[in-house]
Amino acid sequence: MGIRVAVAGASGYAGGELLRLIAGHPELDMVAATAHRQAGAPVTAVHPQLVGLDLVFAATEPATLADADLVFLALPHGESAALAAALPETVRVVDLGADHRLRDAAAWTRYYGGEHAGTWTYGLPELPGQRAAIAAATRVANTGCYAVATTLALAPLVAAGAVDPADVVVVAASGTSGAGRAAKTNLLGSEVMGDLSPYKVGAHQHVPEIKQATGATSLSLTPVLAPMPRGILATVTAVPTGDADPRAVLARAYADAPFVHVLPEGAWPHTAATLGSNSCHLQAGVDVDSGRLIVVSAIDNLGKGAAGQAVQCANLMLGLPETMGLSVWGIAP
Ligand SMILES: NC(=O)C1=CN([C@@H]2O[C@H](COP(=O)(O)OP(=O)(O)OC[C@H]3O[C@@H](n4cnc5c(N)ncnc54)[C@H](OP(=O)(O)O)[C@@H]3O)[C@@H](O)[C@H]2O)C=CC1
Ligand SMILES: CC(=O)N[C@@H](CCC(=O)OP(=O)(O)O)C(=O)O
Repeated sequence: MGIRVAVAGASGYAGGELLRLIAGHPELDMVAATAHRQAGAPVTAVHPQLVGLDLVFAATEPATLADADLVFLALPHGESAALAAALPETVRVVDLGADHRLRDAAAWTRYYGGEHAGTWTYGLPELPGQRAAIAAATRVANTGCYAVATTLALAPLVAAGAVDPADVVVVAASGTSGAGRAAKTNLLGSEVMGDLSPYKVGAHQHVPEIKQATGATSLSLTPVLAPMPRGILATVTAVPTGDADPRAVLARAYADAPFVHVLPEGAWPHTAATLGSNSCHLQAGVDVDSGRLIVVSAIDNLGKGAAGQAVQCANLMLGLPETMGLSVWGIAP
């Protein structure tokens, strides 16, 4: 028997991707997969891609999860805190939701509503010092999907003093799985196919998370829903403060990061190249007219944006190689 793990919210999109990664992980053994409305259903009835995984969704109860060494929570916002508090301190927890990401309680209430549950170690290993912090933590708050794509593009430039932190603009397109399995109203194929539409304009919940993670002080984020199941392409622009080469700054920052790839000069990220992987692809340049620095970032929102990132954090928390059970390479076409 390897390390015992459980997934709460396993019937959702992020939960399904976690089950897939755990099933292929050499050291992790699944001891429970829980659901809400789907409790009692076979896993393969909800996730047919997991053919052969002979498990039935249990109800989401602390007693079902408490027996694991590590629990992944892939629940709607506001549902993680009470469940995590009911688990023994000895059980490590990675929360894929937003409940424990922000230090600013007022910002949490403004964007998510309700009372802030507290702040856990932020689950982005590529930030300076964060790999060691995650390895030492028993509770880790996994990143938001737009937040990880944007933060990986921006944080080294702010840290190097290469851009003005008070003038950052992000436009980011996401595949529909980013909204979760429960989202139906505007995601029916007939309405999404052949369409690009902005949403949460001027008030996206990942803005305070990105500011906290990067040190940006003013940031505009416009999300766009794209007619594809997976992937995020974030275009980040900022005003340079000097003549630092943005690509060189990023290449230095991620020289030892196994999942963050600064592409060869002239190659720009494609979401399709990251699908099924835990990778983030980056490229940087300068806008010849405005002089703004441009960084483009691509991830799989269910990979580096959610389940892959959660497994990377779990590997660190469990003392396993950071890359274990995760792919650097995407599937294509
Ligand atoms: N999708 C993505 O790309 C990303 C998602 N996340 C975060 O991960 C979490 C899960 O997201 P996602 O998988 O997309 O969402 P889904 O809507 O696809 O899945 C939600 C899961 O939570 C369960 N659930 C629903 N309501 C409750 C409840 N009241 N109590 C307990 N369980 C409940 C559902 O069970 P059932 O279906 O059986 O009712 C399902 O298993 C969210 O916090 C999300 O913000 C973070 C980054 C990216
Ligand atoms: C397409 C789409 O709707 N995407 C979601 C992303 C949700 C996500 O990343 O999760 P967290 O809220 O846990 O951070 C959104 O924009 O709200």
